[in-house]
Amino acid sequence: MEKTCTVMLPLTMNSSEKPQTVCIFGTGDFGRSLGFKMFQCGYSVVFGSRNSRMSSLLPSGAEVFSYSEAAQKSDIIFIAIHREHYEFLRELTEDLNGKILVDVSNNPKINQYPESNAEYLAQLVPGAYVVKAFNTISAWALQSGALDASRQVFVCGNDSKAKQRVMDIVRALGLTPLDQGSLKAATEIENYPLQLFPMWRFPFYLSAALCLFFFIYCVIRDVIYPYVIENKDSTFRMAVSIPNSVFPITALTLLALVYLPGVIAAILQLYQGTKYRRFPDWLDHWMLCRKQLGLVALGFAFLHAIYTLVIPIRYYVRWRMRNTTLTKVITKKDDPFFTSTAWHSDSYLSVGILGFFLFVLLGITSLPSVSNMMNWREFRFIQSKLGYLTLILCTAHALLYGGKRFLSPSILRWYLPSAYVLALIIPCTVLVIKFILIMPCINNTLKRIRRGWERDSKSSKSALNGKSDI
Ligand SMILES: Cc1cc2nc3c(=O)[nH]c(=O)nc-3n(C[C@H](O)[C@H](O)[C@H](O)COP(=O)(O)OP(=O)(O)OC[C@H]3O[C@@H](n4cnc5c(N)ncnc54)[C@H](O)[C@@H]3O)c2cc1C
Ligand SMILES: NC(=O)C1=CN([C@@H]2O[C@H](COP(=O)(O)OP(=O)(O)OC[C@H]3O[C@@H](n4cnc5c(N)ncnc54)[C@H](OP(=O)(O)O)[C@@H]3O)[C@@H](O)[C@H]2O)C=CC1
Ligand code: HEM
Ligand SMILES: [Fe+3]
Repeated sequence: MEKTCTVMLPLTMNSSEKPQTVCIFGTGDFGRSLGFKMFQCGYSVVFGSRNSRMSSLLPSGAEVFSYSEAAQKSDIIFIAIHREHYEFLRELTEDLNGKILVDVSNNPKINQYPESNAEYLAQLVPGAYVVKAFNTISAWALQSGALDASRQVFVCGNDSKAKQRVMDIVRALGLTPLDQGSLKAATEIENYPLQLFPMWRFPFYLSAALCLFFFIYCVIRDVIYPYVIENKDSTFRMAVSIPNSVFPITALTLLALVYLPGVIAAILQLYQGTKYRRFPDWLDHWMLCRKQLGLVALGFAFLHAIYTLVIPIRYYVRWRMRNTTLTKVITKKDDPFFTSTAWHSDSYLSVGILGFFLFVLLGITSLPSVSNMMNWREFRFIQSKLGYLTLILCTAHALLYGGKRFLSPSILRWYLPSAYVLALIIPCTVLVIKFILIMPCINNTLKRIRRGWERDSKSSKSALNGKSDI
């Protein structure tokens, strides 16, 4: 990263106070960016380098020394060097004794070494206080003000005073420190920037599996069946018709799966009679992925809306309309208007559009900039109450679309019902269970459990008995 020398005035330097001196080992990308930022925030910066000449790439007020000289200038040293080159620090153990060493390093791969880089540094320089920090902030974000990047800096270390000093610096740079505990947490902190969308993995694989299953199901029903039975080539359906079944079905199933863990959790709490027993791991994990599941579902709903827009301009649809009209003209048959059919068509479309609108609203409120403007109750109202309304509308849309044909045996092909019939199983199950759960007698027990009441514990009863009559 090229950075020409810019003369910057420290922002927080108080003329009466001597600026605190910090030392940075390494004049690479990260060392330079950190140096610029610290200098700007009022620190006096010295660099340790293999080449102790001043360079125009460094902040103009900084000084450059050899590693051992630089170490003596400050009691806090940022090690902006890759782990593979740490070995030379062993020779500096005397200079580094009693100093705070901040390990900012990352590795190219997860769990690349048996111990974390910070623990390795602590082994190399046993007399120093090692603190892990800054590894999740990129050199670029440090320099560009981190407005569009994360401001969180995870910090861990065994010495609480050393950790506190580093956290103060983090704050002074306009970033947010998050104390993660002892140096044992360093492995997790180092793995963090290497993870590829961890919360999105489950929703991604699940939606891919659902799409594949329903695609094959629809191909069997809509392409292979007509070919075998009538020798009709319907392969063109794989371009628009089938995706326009698969995508909304996936969207509806994923939406139902966002609300299913909540009802499972409620059933577990009712069954166990307490909220203090841990949920199984799979349920915890599922609950944590709900936002991502919901947003993937929204993506599929968008695809459905776009595919629906092109229905009238499809060649097959225009051909069918022309053909029907011609047949009516030739056979001189009238085409009566059925109000019930118009109602059916308009109602399922209208319910779909309203469902889509609320779906988008859920998506908008999950943007941090929007959710930060809401209090907890407003957020829960939209995500939970309006979320269920979205599920009701989308389920009603698919049910109304099926209409009278819904469970008629004539739609079975090789005993297989239409795909949307299968797609309705999970949403309807969730809605029925939720309906049972909100019955006053069950809901009241659930509310008490969530306030801390336990069915089997006398102590908790007496604790709550102060104001209730359990
Ligand atoms: C497009 C879209 C975007 C989404 N964005 C987000 C998002 O940004 N953030 C997000 O979190 N979710 C998001 N979701 C997921 C979903 O809307 C929320 O998780 C929603 O709150 C789930 O509602 P719920 O009623 O099922 O669950 P909750 O209200 O969370 O309740 C679930 C279960 O948690 C337990 N519980 C609830 N309250 C308590 C309590 N006080 N004490 C003990 N246990 C309790 C109960 O067992 C309950 O049954 C999104 C969904 C969609 C479709
Ligand atoms: N770049 C980034 O965005 C981020 C980097 N980090 C971490 O910061 C550390 C530095 O990264 P970065 O600045 O990008 O890397 P660079 O390769 O740009 O810089 C590393 C610096 O280490 C010094 N060094 C000391 N000994 C050696 C040696 N034997 N061989 C080579 N270099 C040596 C060099 O400084 P000199 O020539 O002055 O001796 C060199 O400039 C790494 O641990 C990295 O994981 C963490 C978060 C983000
Ligand atoms: C802009 C809003 C929407 C419109 C205009 C719309 C329109 C339609 C239309 C025209 C069909 C029939 C498709 C066909 O004939 O093949 C359909 C089917 C369907 N829609 Fe929607 N829809 C909307 C939103 C949604 C949403 C938000 C969901 C659920 C998440 C959804 C779920 C379904 C399902 C499951 C089917 C049945 C698919 C099949 O098996 O063919 N729709 N919709
Ligand atoms: Fe996950």
